[in-house]
Amino acid sequence: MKFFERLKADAAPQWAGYTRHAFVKQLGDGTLPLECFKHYLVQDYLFLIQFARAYALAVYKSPSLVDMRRSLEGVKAILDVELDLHVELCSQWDMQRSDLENAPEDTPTMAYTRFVLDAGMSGDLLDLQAALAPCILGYAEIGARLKGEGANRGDNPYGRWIEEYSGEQYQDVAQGFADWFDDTANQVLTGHRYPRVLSLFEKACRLESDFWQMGLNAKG
Ligand SMILES: Cc1ncc(CN)c(N)n1
Repeated sequence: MKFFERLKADAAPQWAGYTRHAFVKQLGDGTLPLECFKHYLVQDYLFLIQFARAYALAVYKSPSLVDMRRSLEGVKAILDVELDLHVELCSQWDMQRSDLENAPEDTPTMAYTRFVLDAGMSGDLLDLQAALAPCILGYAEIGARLKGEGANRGDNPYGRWIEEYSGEQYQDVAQGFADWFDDTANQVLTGHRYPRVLSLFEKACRLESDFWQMGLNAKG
């Protein structure tokens, strides 16, 4: 069993709370109020900037050149691809890149991103990967599931978002991350360490749920 599958099974309630959140359901059926999506997307832009820093920290925490290159893939996927999706989606509401960059961070954005950065600062590469994993692997699972349910249909206002996360490029990056996470666990995981790694994974899932909830709470 892949290491990620083991964590997912042991953190089943937290994983379900994140990947089956009401925000995700409403994205899929197209009923999510636009103001909720907009607030989420602006915050997600700010979130991704901090996540790019977390992948850069993974470069620093990498014990080998191979790990450094794999960390760098994460930095590039955010800076060269994912942030551009947000700029593209926000441009339809006349929001420019600078508007996104200058928006104030909401509390759940700060809580989640600083948690991940701290997990990496105070731990090793495996700790950092455990805190990063729900982000990249959860969205891959959500995107694929929503597409499988036909939620990317033309009349869904959130179809473009679903296309992005179910698309080959994102799915490949996620698969690469899962393989890398597995390799690190095979190299350094001990039975003694597992509870701490699981706890980091569970906390990141809870912070993902709070992030969706922040979007829902934006409804006036
Ligand atoms: C909060 C959050 N979690 C995950 C992802 C997918 N990289 C994201 N864009 N935003």
